[in-house]
Amino acid sequence: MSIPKAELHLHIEGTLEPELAFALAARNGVALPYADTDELREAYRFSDLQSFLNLYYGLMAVLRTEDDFADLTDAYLARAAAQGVRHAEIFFDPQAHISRGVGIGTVVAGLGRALDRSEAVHGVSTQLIMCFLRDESAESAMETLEAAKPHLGRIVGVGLDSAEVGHPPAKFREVYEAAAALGLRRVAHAGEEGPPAYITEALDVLGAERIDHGLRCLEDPELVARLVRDRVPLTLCPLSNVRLRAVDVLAEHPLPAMLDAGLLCTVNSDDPAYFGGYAEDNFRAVRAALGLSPERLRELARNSFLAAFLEHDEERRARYVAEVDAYEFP
Ligand code: HPA
Ligand SMILES: [Zn+2]
Repeated sequence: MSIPKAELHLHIEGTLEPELAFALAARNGVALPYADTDELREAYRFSDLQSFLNLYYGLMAVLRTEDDFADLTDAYLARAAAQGVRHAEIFFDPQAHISRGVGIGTVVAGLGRALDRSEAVHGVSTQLIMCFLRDESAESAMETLEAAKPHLGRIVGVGLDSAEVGHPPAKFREVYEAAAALGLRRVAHAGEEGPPAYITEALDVLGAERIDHGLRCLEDPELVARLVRDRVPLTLCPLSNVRLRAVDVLAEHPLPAMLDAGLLCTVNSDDPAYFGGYAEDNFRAVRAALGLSPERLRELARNSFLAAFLEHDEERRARYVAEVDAYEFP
């Protein structure tokens, strides 16, 4: 049995496994530029974030109907549950679908169908966070928020993802203000490839409550002190960082230094179909490569529930934390 944990940094489109991609391609009559799943897997050699994003957006061509999004999400939840995930806050990229003629209503209805039965079927509670693509315009982000308005009953917050460098958080000041006014929670990718100043800007200008990745905060001691003082959660993704070359090898990942500095770190899978592992795979990999003690792993699992957007159900949070504290490592 795996330690109970929350997954707070997970792009649902990044859970599209090659087998499902080919099945959906056949179902929808979409031609893929790969002969088979082996050839597709061969393409999973990334040199940086952009080289991954090119494939990630390309493969989304197979996601067309409500059923496709429901099947994708069901498959993720089954895998997550098997890896000890008790609560998942799931990102999706509406613009990447709207631009292909798939409306946000179709996407949210499909995702929602799987999420509605998740607790009963998989024992996983869920929330949905819509991300803006930062390499698209601020106007496009605002239009996307507008398009999401009929669906806000299903969406707990907004995030910011895609190509980071050259697209600082401040570009999205207005749309984050509008999201806050609608009562949405705010998170943002920052400091994955971009500089620590982007993390500071995400906090100051966007009002981000969690920082996705945040890896490069260590380059700015004042920022680290602030993140520690304000208990700002960081949603780290160790296997992603290796695959996208943010760190050379897992043994050199700064997670132990970040924990030692007192940062509120969590461990997540980001795009598990592409990066070689789901939530517990990431926990096991950092345990093996970085020699983290069981108590450090317990701290990471506990942090994941402390950082979750569970303010509406503190009883549930307390129950999850109690499960972490009671967990016995094999
Ligand atoms: O790791 C990521 N970084 C930025 N954008 C993304 N979109 C999917 N995964 C990622
Ligand atoms: Zn991400």
